[in-house]
Amino acid sequence: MAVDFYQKLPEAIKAYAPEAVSLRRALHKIPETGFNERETQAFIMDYLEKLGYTPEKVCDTGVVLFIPSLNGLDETIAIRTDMDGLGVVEETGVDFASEHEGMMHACGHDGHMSMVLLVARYLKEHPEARVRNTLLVFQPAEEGPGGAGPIVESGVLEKYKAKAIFGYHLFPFVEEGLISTTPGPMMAMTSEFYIDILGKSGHAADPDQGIDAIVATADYVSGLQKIVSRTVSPNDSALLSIGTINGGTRMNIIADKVSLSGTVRSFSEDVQEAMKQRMVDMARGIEQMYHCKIEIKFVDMYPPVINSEALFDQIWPLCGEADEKKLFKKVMLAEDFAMYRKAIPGVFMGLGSGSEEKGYTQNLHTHGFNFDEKVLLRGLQVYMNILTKAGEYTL
Ligand SMILES: CC(=O)N[C@@H](CCC[C@H](N)C(=O)O)C(=O)O
Repeated sequence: MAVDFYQKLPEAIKAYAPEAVSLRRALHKIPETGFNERETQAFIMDYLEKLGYTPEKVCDTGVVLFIPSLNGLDETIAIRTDMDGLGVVEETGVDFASEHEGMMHACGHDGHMSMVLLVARYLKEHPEARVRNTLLVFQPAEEGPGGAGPIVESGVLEKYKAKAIFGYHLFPFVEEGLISTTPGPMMAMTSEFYIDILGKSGHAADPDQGIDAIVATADYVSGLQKIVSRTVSPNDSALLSIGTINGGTRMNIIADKVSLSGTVRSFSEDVQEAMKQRMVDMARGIEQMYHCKIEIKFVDMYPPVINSEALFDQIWPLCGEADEKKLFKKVMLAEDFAMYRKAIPGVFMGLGSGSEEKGYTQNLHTHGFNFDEKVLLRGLQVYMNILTKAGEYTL
C-alpha cells in the first residue's frame, strides 16, 4: 500500500500546493529544446524578480540566483534544475498541454524547475530558513548538447563557493512521493552515435548491379544488438539502443544510403570504449561482406552520475522516514548532473511520480508522460530539509 505522502507533509509545505500547480502548468505550456529556452528563461527571471530577487542570466539561456544566508553561516549549497523540453508531440490530453508545436516537457523538467522556484519563494517567505547560502541553478540543455558542462565552466560554482550540489529527477518507475537515491553509481555514462551506411543505387529488379544499403544495415543492426550480450561481461551494465533508422527513396529502387542514430551506455570508460571499438570493427566486417561504406560518428555526452557517499550519508536521514524513501537501483538513463560531480560533491535524487491509480506510470520521453503536482511538494520538503536541517556539511 502506497504511503500517503501528501498527508504527512508539514502544513508550511502544503501551503505551496496551489503555487506548485500553477508554476508547473505554466512551464508545461512552453517547452523549448536545449539552448533555445528563451521563454522559459524569461518566465524564471520574471518570477524571481517579482519575488524581489536579482537573478542572473548564465550560459545564454540559463539562470542562477544566489540567496545569502541570514545568520552568517558562510556555506553555499547549490540546487540544480534542468530547463529543456523534448521534440515529442504531446498526447496527454491535459488542458495545460504544450503550446509549442512538436515539443513537450516529456521528461519532467517543468516539475524540476517548479521545485526550485518554490525553494526561492519559500526562502523569501520564511527568512528563518535562510540558514546557509543557496545557489539556485536553472540549467539549459540537459537532453543535449549538455548545459551542465558550460555552467561549470562559467565559474558560477566557484564564484558563489558552492560546497555541494543537489538535484532531482521525477521517475515514473518510483512510487509517487518517494525519494529515491543511492551512494555511488546512479545513472550511466552515454555516447550518442550517428552512422551512415553507404551503398550504390540501382533498379530494384537488378539488385546485383547495386549495393543494397538496406540489406547491409539489417545485418549490421542485428550484429550491433549482440555487442552487449556477447562482448560485455555479465558483471558490467551496458546498453546499446538504436533510436532512428532512415533510408531508401522508393519501393523499387535499391537504397544507396541508410542513416542510424542511437546511444551506447555503460558505467565505465573501459566498457564504453570497448563497445565503441566493437561497433567500428563490426562495420569493417559488414563493409567487406557487402562492399558498402560505413561512416560512424560518436559524440561522447555525459559521464556516469556517481553520488558522493559521504554527502549521501548526511542527507539520507533528511529524506524522510523509512516508508517515505527507498534506495535507488542504478539505471541506464543518463544525466549531465554528472558534470557538476566532476567539480564538487553532490547527490542526485529520484522523486517518485508513478501512481498506477492515477495513470501516472507512462515512461519518460513518451507523449503521455504526466504526474500529480503534489509530488513537487515532497521535493520541496526535502530540499528545505537539506538547506536547513543539516548541521554544517563536513565534506
Ligand atoms: C533522464 C534522461 O532521460 N536523460 C537523457 C539524457 C540524454 C543525453 C543524450 N542525448 C544521450 O542520449 O546521450 C537520456 O536519454 O537518458
